Amino acid sequence: MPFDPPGTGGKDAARVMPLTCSALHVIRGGRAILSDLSFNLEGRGLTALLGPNGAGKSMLLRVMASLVAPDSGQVTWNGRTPDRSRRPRLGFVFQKPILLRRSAAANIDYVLAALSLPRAERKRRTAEALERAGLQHLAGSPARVLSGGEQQRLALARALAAAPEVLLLDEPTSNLDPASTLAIEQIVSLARDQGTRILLVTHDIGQARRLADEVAFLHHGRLLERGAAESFFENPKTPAAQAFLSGSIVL
Ligand SMILES: Nc1ncnc2c1ncn2[C@@H]1O[C@H](COP(=O)(O)OP(=O)(O)OP(=O)(O)O)[C@@H](O)[C@H]1O
Repeated sequence: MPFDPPGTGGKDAARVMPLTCSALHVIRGGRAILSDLSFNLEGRGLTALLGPNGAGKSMLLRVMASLVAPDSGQVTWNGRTPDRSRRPRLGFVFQKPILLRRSAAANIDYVLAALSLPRAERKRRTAEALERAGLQHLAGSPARVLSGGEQQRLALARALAAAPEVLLLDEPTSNLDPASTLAIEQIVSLARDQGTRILLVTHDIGQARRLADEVAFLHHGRLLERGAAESFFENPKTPAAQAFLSGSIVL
């Protein structure tokens, strides 16, 4: 697959292929984790996926990334089922960064090598990714000695170095202090502005307000609301979303 970094402008919006989930059902232990869930991602911007603990947010991300197969329903990428030969350019950053036991730079180089990029291009892209994450001074350090915030910045830089069309972020700042959270938010904002389509799971309502263009609200494995962020926060339509935003127990 040729390397094709995201750029800016309307032309790029058209390049982002729609990722569509249709009528997903995921059953575990006889219980519906996702229930008749249809959801799509296309165009530009950042969608915050909100909902109480256990709503099914992480499961939805895993199904979208083909890490979990749904019991029924399907995920398509530009109308086709993703397979090995037509892997979508999709990045995933988890709550706890999953890094290789090698240097920070080598962690990034690893994903670029998997894209079959020439060595010189990999070197340039790795330096650029480390700089974007403010980690250039730690390029040669083993990833495991980095602080939690640095590790998460590295995980994000590594995901972005592969120029994903869609970036899935599962509570990327839940273990981080405010300064590290801000650093991650700045990187995420820049990626969004440069055309990466982002789906962010977060329990940090302030973060969702700062970053989201739109909000999707999940409850008991169902998509209850989806709309512009401002109208969701000012005027949530369902009782469950109202309770969630007011900090009440959501039934
Ligand atoms: N492999 C599994 N087997 C059984 N139950 C599972 C499995 N994976 C997830 N679940 C259950 O599915 C529900 C949804 O989990 P999920 O992690 O998607 O929720 P979430 O919305 O991301 O929650 P949180 O905000 O707490 O991270 C939970 O009740 C969880 O216990």
